[in-house]
Amino acid sequence: MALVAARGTLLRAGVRLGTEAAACGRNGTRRSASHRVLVEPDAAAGIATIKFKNPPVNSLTLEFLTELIICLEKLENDKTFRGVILTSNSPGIFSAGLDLREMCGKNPAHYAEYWRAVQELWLKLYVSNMILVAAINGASPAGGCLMSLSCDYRVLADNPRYKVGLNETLLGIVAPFWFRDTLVNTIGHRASERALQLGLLFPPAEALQVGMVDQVVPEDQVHSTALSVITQWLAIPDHARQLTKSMMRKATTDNLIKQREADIQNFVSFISRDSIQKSLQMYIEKLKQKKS
Ligand SMILES: CCCCCCCC/C=C\C/C=C/C(=O)SCCNC(=O)CCNC(=O)[C@H](O)C(C)(C)COP(=O)(O)OP(=O)(O)OC[C@H]1O[C@@H](n2cnc3c(N)ncnc32)[C@H](O)[C@@H]1OP(=O)(O)O
Repeated sequence: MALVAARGTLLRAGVRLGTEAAACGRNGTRRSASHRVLVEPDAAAGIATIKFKNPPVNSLTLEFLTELIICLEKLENDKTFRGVILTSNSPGIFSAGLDLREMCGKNPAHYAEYWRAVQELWLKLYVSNMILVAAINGASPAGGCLMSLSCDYRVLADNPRYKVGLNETLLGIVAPFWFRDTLVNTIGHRASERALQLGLLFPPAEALQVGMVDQVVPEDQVHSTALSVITQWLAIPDHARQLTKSMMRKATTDNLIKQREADIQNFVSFISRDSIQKSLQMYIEKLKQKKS
């Protein structure tokens, strides 16, 4: 069902399914037919590396979200792969989070389609049967941070510019309840309350201290560390690990699933407000001015 909806979006976006599907092939060579998601499969190891490639900042546009969702679904259904590393093809930026332009100046139907895709990506990541490790090789605010929080383990490159956190309040918007729940499940209630209200973006040492990430390593060791973590996790029998993961996380995803349509309606009416549109436009303007 979700795959069908996502494919509908891709077709509307003009992406050819035949070539996109090839991006998740498993014969050990890099397939890059998908525009925005590179997959490097290592079938012998049972591991695939997904590299985000949506310049300039890997923001989660509808097309990028859709390609990611389809890619994850294909890997999930291919029993060859038991572990996935998520990383950026452009070191320096892991992901700038939700694409601000998808949430600005569009119509309610677009906002609804966009939000459904954001929900879908989170659902795919949070209760994936695969072992997911985020190799965070760049800045990762808001939706970018959510992707890594949805993994099983996070390795962050030790660079003070690579901040992670849910900074929504700084944009004048509110992290939805399932972003909050994902954070609370990771760092606990009190730390989340402070981080969410203040929109904190944590540099590596603080991110490690508060538990937003599991390890901070030199930049050139992020991928190798992620690989060695995944190798350790692969030693655990899948059925036992998967049932345990489900036991820990399913209540959180069920909570969204049971009110998914209401959550979409909330998002559409919230994001359509004039005051919210103005805040987002001002934020985009601020990003532009930072450059000049
Ligand atoms: C009552 C309850 C109701 C509930 C309703 C729920 C509503 C909640 C809604 C949404 C949740 C939102 C989640 C999000 O993820 S919002 C996005 C948050 N992201 C950010 O704040 C990141 C902003 N970007 C940056 O900080 C920086 O760009 C950077 C650190 C990622 C990279 O810095 P740098 O390398 O210096 O690049 P530039 O800043 O120069 O940017 C280049 C280029 O990219 C554009 N850009 C940056 N971020 C985004 C983005 N998120 N979306 C779209 N475009 C982005 C930037 O504007 C520049 O563009 P250009 O000027 O045209 O070149």
